[in-house]
Amino acid sequence: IPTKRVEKAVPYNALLPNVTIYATGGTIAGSSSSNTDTTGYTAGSIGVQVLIDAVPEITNVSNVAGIQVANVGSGQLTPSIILDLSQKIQKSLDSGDSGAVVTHGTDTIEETSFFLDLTVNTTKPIVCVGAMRPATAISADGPMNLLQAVTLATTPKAAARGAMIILNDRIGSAFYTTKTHSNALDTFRGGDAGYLGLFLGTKPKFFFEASKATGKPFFDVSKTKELPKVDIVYAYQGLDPKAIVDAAKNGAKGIVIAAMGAGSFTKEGNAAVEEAVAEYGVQVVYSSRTGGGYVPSAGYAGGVAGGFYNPQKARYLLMLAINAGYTHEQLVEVFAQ
Ligand SMILES: NC(=O)C[C@H](N)C(=O)O
Repeated sequence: IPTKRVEKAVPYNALLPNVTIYATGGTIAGSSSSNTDTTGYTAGSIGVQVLIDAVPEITNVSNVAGIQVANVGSGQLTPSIILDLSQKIQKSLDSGDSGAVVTHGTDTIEETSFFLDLTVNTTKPIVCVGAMRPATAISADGPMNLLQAVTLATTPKAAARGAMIILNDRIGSAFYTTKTHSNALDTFRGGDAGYLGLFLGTKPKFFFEASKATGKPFFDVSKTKELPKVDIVYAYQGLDPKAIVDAAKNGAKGIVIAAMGAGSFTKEGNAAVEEAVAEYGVQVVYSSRTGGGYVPSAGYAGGVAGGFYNPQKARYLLMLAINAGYTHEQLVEVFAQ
């Protein structure tokens, strides 16, 4: 993974705060030969310096430096890239940056931002930003989103709110925000938790004073080199329960079930979970495929109830908790928040 800081976008202005933009690709860096193409474009094809140069207004609010962490559709990102990103952001914030911006594909931005939220020890703003239309499209949303993201990363009132996701003028907490629509600009929502605030042009307006998500844990990954494997098994009528034991056999230390409703699962599935727990010592979290709500209990008594965490967030939480050596009882507690 390249770590070189690219050229600063502007001559350094000592009166302005410093922000590093970590670019990973996505639609915000996507391009197409047609300016009406918003579906068949190539994600992750424009470099970070081009993204910065396209929004000269950024230079009025911050000295920005860009780091190209990756340049891919966000489905191609992996836990090891995100672990490395977390460690890099920790270093740049510790060495004086006012905030950090991550440009990212929207498909998995909620996973990355959740991971950063749980692993970067800071009160400074970490702002993850994407776009739903590629940079080459008419009415591309990326440039304004990027300007708002950099602005947010330099805003004192944005401190101590955890990592955030900004898109479509909305400011969401990384902890609760999820992608809810495959195509539309208003795809990011915080479910029952709502938004933290919104942008009026380039002015952020927060609905509440800074606060921390209830029960949000912190994990020190400064010395972590590799994260344990955690898989997700999606529940459906007639599921072959072999998928669960196979995941454990293939080295998963944890499994998240994207269960039905408030955590219900098939009888055969629960029996397979029992077998995987007994034979392989995996930790199994029952989350829900519904996209909202709370899972209060696990289908098998030796499992863990997933609480408010959707499957993709539960996966990173389980990965980090296993990495930190959590006992089964500690897992039950952290998911119950
Ligand atoms: N809107 C987007 O960014 C979607 C894109 N496929 C990605 O996640 O990389």
